[in-house]
Amino acid sequence: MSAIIDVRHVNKAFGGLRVINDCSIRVEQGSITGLIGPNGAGKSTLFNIIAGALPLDSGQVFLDGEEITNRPANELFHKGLLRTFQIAHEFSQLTALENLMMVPPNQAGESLFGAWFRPARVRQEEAQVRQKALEVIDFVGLGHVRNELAGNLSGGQKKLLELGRTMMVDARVVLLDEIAAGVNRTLLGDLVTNIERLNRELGYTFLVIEHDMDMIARLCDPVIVLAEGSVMVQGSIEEIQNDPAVIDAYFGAQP
Ligand SMILES: Nc1ncnc2c1ncn2[C@@H]1O[C@H](COP(=O)(O)OP(=O)(O)OP(=O)(O)O)[C@@H](O)[C@H]1O
Repeated sequence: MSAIIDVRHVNKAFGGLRVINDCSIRVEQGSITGLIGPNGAGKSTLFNIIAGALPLDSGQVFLDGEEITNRPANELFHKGLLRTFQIAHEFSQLTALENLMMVPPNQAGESLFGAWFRPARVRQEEAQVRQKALEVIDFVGLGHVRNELAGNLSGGQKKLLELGRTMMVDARVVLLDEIAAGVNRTLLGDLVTNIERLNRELGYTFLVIEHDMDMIARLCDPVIVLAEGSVMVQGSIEEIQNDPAVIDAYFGAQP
C-alpha cells in the first residue's frame, strides 16, 4: 500500500504551547484510518494542518507523493482532499438538493460570461449537476427530504448531507471530524454504512477523528493514537485496546 497522506515530523505551537510534537503519520490509500486520543491531544490541530486551514511551524505534508505543506484549503479541495463542514448558515435556507448542487466548483453557470455566451452549455451542465445531486441524495438516504430546507433537517440528516457534498466532487481523501457527535444510533448506522460504501465502491480514503469508540471499532483500521501531539501507538482496534500504554493514558487505568 502507498500513503495518500504522509505527514512528516510536523511541529506546531500556539504561543508557548507546543501542541504538535515531531508528529509523523501515514494514511494508506484506500484505508479508513482512525485518529483518537485524549482531549487536547492535538487531533483537530493536525487535521487543520493537513486540510490547509492552519500553517505548521516545521515539517512536511504530502498528498499522494506531492508536497502540499501550507497549501490553502481551496487548492487542496481541487486536488480531492476534502473535509466535511457544517452546513453554513446561508445554506440552511436552501433545500437539501440545492445544497448538493452548490458544491461543484467551476460551473460554467457561475460566470456571467459563461451564462451569456454559452447558455446551451450552461443548461446542459446544470442538468448534469442536478442529475448527479439526485443520485447522491438517494445514495445517502435523503431522497425523501430532498426538497426540505437544509436548516430543517435533523442533526444526523445534516451529517449525511455533509457527506453527500463530498460526493459532488471527485474526492480522494475525506477528513471526518467527529461526525458521530449528536447523531442518533439509527442515522449513525446509515452514516457508517455510507462511509463504508464510499470507501469500497468509490475508493475514498478516510481519516476519521472520533470520540465514539463503537464507530471507530466498526469503521477504522488502522487506528492512530495521538497523545501530547505525537503518535503514541498505531494498530488495529484490538491492538490499541490491549496496549498497556493506551489503557493507561487514554482509557484510564483500572483500579
Ligand atoms: N487557535 C488556538 N490557539 C491557541 N491554542 C489552541 C488553538 N487551537 C487549539 N489550541 C490548543 O491546542 C491543544 C490541542 O487542541 P486540539 O483541539 O487540537 O485537541 P484535540 O485532540 O482535537 O482535542 P478534543 O478531543 O478535545 O477536541 C489544546 O490545548 C488547545 O487548547
